[in-house]
Amino acid sequence: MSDFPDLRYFPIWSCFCNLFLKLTHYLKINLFHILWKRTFRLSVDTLNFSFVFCLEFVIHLQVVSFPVVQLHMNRTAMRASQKDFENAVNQVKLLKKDPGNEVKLKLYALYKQATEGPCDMPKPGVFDLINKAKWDAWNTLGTLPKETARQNYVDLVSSLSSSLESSSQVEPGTDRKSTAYETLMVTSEDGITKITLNRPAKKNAINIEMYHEIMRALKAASKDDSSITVLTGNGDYYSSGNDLTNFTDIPPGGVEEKAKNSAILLREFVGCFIDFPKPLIAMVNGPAVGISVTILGLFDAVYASDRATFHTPFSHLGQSPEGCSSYTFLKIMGPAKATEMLVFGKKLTAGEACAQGLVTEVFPDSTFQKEVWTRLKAFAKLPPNAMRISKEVIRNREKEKLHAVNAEECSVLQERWLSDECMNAVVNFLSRKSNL
Ligand SMILES: CCCCCCCCCC/C=C/CC(=O)SCCNC(=O)CCNC(=O)[C@H](O)C(C)(C)COP(=O)(O)OP(=O)(O)OC[C@H]1O[C@@H](n2cnc3c(N)ncnc32)[C@H](O)[C@@H]1OP(=O)(O)O
Repeated sequence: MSDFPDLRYFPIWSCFCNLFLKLTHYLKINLFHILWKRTFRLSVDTLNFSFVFCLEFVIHLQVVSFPVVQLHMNRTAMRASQKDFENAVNQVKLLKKDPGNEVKLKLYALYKQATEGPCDMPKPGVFDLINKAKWDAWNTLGTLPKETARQNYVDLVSSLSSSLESSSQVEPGTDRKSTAYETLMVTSEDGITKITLNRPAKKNAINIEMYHEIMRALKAASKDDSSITVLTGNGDYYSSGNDLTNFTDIPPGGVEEKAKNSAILLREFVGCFIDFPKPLIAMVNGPAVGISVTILGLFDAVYASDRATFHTPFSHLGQSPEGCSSYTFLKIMGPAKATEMLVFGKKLTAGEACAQGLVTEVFPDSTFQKEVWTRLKAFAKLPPNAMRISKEVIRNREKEKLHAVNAEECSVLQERWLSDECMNAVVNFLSRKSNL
């Protein structure tokens, strides 16, 4: 909505009013002279008047109008800063790289200060780690004015965007393939694209960045010239499943917004496995937990080391099955065995998983790599179009059903993530009270 009167035109109006007043004043006091004096005298008066008027006009412009122009400019700047703030809030949602918990807490605090003012929430309990950290961050801003918080937020996001952009830039001449992923190693040779989960220090837990990178790698693999794609883990674990610190990264919109966005992300993530067009093979090199197990039901073959275990502790975590496992596991192993895994959280050995049809074949850990790669290289020599079409025939019959199951599982989980059962389980893990 535009302001009325518009301050931008104030100096002009003001000068014209001034001119009008001066003119009438001049006419009034000089009426007698205008009527009776000679033309020469009149001209001098007119010159005098013109000079005085111009001087006053300039003084008026400088003294009276300048502060008004300044005022208007300040107001415009403040309006721009509100717009910048909204842009910055949107920019944060689009950040591809995780800026780290410290920065996220800072962003949270500045957002709250900018939108709600000083922290007036009751202090959360000591065990409510996540909310306490957020409360502390907000509270330390004290009585910082909203406008300053808004400006600090905008500055922080802009420094963040430029540092993250520059760190993700690839040096000219370097091999893009090796630098394009932060959480994965992706190689392609002999007709096989290998995607390796690469956070061994965190047991290959899948953080938000890794979800995105796996989707990106799968999309690239579906279009590259390889005939088959392999997923495996670096280090002693295949994957410990969802990175539980994903729960600590709460955006300014709160935990509900986080749960909603996570459900969208999870649906898209699982959707990539449902739709993957080439043979997709898992090389389960070690223990697998949570979502890294459930999506195995969407692979075309699963080879496991005898060190591998398969664990879906959803009830322990206050969660429910995903990855279409509520459908695929029942089909693969029947309801009794699927319930044991998905509801009671029974951990299977590689041998048990193979007996129940989730795993194609188990190998001694000492010969696992060699034996599996021999098989994979032989598969990669088969006619790629025939393999693709055969997969399509098998998968197409199920695709619609799988997408519907995926959507339902995600919407149930969206609610579960907000439950006390889930929150307590996550806090317990993060405060290291329990390992599964
Ligand atoms: C508000 C809604 C937000 C939702 C966002 C989610 C979006 C998508 C969700 C999809 C749903 C998926 C469901 C699941 O995957 S459930 C399974 C989750 N995983 C777990 O519960 C495993 C937890 N980890 C463990 O129990 C143990 O770490 C372990 C795997 C049994 C290994 O134990 P071990 O003693 O050998 O090793 P450490 O515990 O010392 O681990 C070494 C370091 O790795 C870190 N780690 C391991 N696993 C995870 C994990 N899942 N998340 C985060 N971090 C993990 C561990 O903390 C150690 O790190 P440190 O050295 O820095 O302490």
